[in-house]
Amino acid sequence: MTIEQLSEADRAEALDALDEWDFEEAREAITRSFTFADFSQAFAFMTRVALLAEKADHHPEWSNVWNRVDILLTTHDAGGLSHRDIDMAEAIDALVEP
Ligand SMILES: C[C@H](O)[C@H](O)[C@H]1CNC2=NC(N)=NC(=O)C2=N1
Repeated sequence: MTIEQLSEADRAEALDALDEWDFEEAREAITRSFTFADFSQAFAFMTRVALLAEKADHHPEWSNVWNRVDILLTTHDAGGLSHRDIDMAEAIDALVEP
C-alpha cells in the first residue's frame, strides 16, 4: 500500500485549519499536547484515541505524564506527513472539542 506524503501546499493548508497542532520539521510530523484534570481523565482520553487508531490502522507516537498526553503524528509508511495524520488529528480534536 502506497501512501503519499502531503505536498508543501497541502500541508500548509491542512496546518492552517489545525490551530492547536505544531509542525515539527525535523520529524516531518505534527504534535499537540493535551492537559486534563488528572491522570484518570488523561488515560480515558488515551483509551479513546487508541480505539480511533486501531480503527484507522494509524497509530500515534505518544507519551503520558500524569495529566498530560503528548501526541506526535506522522506516517511511517510515507516517511512523513500524509492525509492520514491530518484525518487522525481532526478525529482526536473532535474528542476534546466537540
Ligand atoms: C501494517 C500496518 O498497516 C502499518 O504498519 C500501519 C500501522 N499504523 C501506522 N501508524 C502510523 N502512524 N504510520 C504508519 O505508517 C502506520 N502503518
